[in-house]
Amino acid sequence: MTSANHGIHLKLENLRKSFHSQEVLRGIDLEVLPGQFVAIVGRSGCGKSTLLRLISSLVPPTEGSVLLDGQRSQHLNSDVRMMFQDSRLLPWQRVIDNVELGLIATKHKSHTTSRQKAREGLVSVGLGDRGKEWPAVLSGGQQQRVSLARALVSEPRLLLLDEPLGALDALTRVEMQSLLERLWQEQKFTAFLITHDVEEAVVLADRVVLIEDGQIALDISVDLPRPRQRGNAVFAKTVETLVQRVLGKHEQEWSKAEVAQLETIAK
Ligand SMILES: Nc1ncnc2c1ncn2[C@@H]1O[C@H](COP(=O)(O)OP(=O)(O)OP(=O)(O)O)[C@@H](O)[C@H]1O
Repeated sequence: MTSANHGIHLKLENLRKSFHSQEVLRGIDLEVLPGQFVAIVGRSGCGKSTLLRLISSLVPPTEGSVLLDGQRSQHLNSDVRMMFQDSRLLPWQRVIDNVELGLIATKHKSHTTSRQKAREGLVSVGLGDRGKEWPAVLSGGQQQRVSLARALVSEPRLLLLDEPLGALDALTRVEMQSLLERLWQEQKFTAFLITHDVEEAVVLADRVVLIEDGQIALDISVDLPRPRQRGNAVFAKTVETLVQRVLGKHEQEWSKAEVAQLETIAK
């Protein structure tokens, strides 16, 4: 499952979303370059998943637009794949068949080709020998690996990740972060990750975007070399400072020195 395809260019313009009288997103402007890895963080209920659903066209915006390579997106796009906190594997289909489902509605029409692609996908997530098994006999982490293989088997240009590692234990989570980073580097898709875990955001992302009160409150670049070292002092300081920011220390409460420190740490 290697490919030289490039990531999608994603642009959000004045994106607004209300549910009845509740205004959840209040004018999001964001540009993500092809192949960039962006992480979205923010308090529970701030609208992160809603943003992801708008990008995937699962729900329409109240106002504004989602542009994929400059084209307004209004329907599910076959270059876009999603991964969720639960694996959403079909329990009555074997592991290999679940991966192959990711090729439905793609150019891989022949069963032989799509079977081979699915096999390669399983190998790429370290489960090359588990294809004939049922999803239920796999651990939670292994099921998420299958889910990742299914999402990537069609070589998407944009991968939307809605807390995909949120239910995993700490060690499995770290392993999955490495796997995700490796596959992103190999396949060069654009990655858009929603996470509650600020450390995960700093491990994986080129940029960390904080949503607060339905708007972008912070958008910082993380220019640390990869793979990121958790023991590194700059890494630890970046995480700590971001955690404090997410927890709601608003900018007006920050001293000029603290704001300057956050900006220099993260750039
Ligand atoms: N289909 C819907 N109908 C009505 N309200 C909705 C709908 N989807 C989301 N909301 C509301 O929008 C707000 C934001 O929800 P969303 O799931 O996007 O937040 P989130 O930041 O992803 O939260 P969490 O981190 O807890 O998953 C919530 O108040 C939620 O109740």
